[in-house]
Amino acid sequence: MHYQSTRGAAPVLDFRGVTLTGLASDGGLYLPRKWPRLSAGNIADMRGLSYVETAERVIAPFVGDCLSADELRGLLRVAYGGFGHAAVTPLVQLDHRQWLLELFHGPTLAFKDVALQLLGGLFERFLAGTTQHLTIVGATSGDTGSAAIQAVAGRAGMDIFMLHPKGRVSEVQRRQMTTIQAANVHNIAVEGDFDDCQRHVKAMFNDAAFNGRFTLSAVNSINWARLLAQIVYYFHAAVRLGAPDVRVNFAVPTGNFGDVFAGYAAAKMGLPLGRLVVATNVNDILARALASGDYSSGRLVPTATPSMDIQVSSNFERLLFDLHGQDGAALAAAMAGFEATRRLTLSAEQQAVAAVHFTPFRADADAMTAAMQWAAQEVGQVIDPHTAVGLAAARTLPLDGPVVTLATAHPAKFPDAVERATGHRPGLPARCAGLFDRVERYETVANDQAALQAFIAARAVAA
Ligand SMILES: Cc1ncc(COP(=O)(O)O)c(C=O)c1O
Ligand SMILES: N[C@@H](CCOP(=O)(O)O)C(=O)O
Repeated sequence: MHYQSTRGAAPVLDFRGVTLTGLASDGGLYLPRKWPRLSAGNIADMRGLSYVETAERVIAPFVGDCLSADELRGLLRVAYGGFGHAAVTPLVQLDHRQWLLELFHGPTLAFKDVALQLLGGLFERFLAGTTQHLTIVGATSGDTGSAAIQAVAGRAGMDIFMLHPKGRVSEVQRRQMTTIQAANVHNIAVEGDFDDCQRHVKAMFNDAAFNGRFTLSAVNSINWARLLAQIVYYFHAAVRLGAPDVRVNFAVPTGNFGDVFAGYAAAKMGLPLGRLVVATNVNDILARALASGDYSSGRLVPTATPSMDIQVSSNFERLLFDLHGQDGAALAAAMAGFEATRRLTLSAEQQAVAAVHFTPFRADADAMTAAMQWAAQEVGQVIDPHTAVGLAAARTLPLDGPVVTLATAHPAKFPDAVERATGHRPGLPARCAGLFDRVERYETVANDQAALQAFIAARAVAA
């Protein structure tokens, strides 16, 4: 299996290479050169499989000869063995046509654990027997940071530098990052917003001198392995609801377009799906792009769904690659235009191609609150505000067939917003006990590329 950059000019890599690399050297994102396909028979054969067994079948075609079947199975068992629910990602029925797919049973209570628990193991496996030392740089609006830190804390051969926007993550999210005392964890509170953090991280990858001094690696969804792990739960949930004979719709709370791109990847692998609903909050660049072709980023508005307060969505480039006929040079020119003007227009033809799979939806604060209230009052489910953005779409849009809303975070990660909407203050599960008693450790750094790079360079291990 080989991976190519969306901008066409970076070296082609195998699975090991693509896992250890962040952004491609031409500024693009890696994608499989050829998508593996599963037949309807292969998908029907997944009925009754456990999560780990499903993951083996979905992931194996992507790893080539970089891992043996036994190694992959071992990594998957370790990654999901610590989840707080035996089903790993249980489906909860809400009414005759709606389900929640609970993705928050991992150690940090968000869907990011599903991918990052595996990625931590992959890093360790691919570094074993080498002298390489990874300098992982990441940007987070709260959930990626906590899940990534949890996944790599204390592992040999790697340091993690995680940038979060100061004062813009929930207290639970911040403490999940800053109370980890492992020496290889470096938390940086940036005096800016998430888009600033993400821009700085991408600039570090694009700075050849800086990148050359360290072995930079990524835990954000620019890393292909992140998305690969997320494809699994689309298969697992759809099969439980009747796929390949039934077309299941998925409503996906969206920010960086990673989670919903994993659903699109499942469709490219042959999973018959209904609609993939791209549900955004009022920071709605993605909903606008898909509804009217207007991919232009405006001013970021802080909301009760801070993890989705994003204006420049990394993984949209992976879809744009297909919308540009997989022409890397054409996409590189389009992205250069976007980076200069913060504006890109999709043609009518490109919009039509995207519309084959995606339905856009924008939920404002009232719609999000109404969804949380409906879930609490009508079906006795307390949900987090991000999940509520997805559920608002699931309840509003005319969708044929079963609808699964991805429950991307545990409500206890955002207790204030949940309490405001429902009057109920969710408590943390027992496995998170003590979070509020531990000492926090982080440094505040200016919203400045040079200052951030100097901070990291002073602490990172040279290549
Ligand atoms: C709780 C939660 N829901 C939804 C999202 C959006 O997911 P994505 O960025 O993959 O679109 C995020 C952040 O990524 C998140 O943390
Ligand atoms: N919402 C995210 C933002 C980063 O997204 P990623 O999926 O690219 O890592 C977060 O929680 O940090």
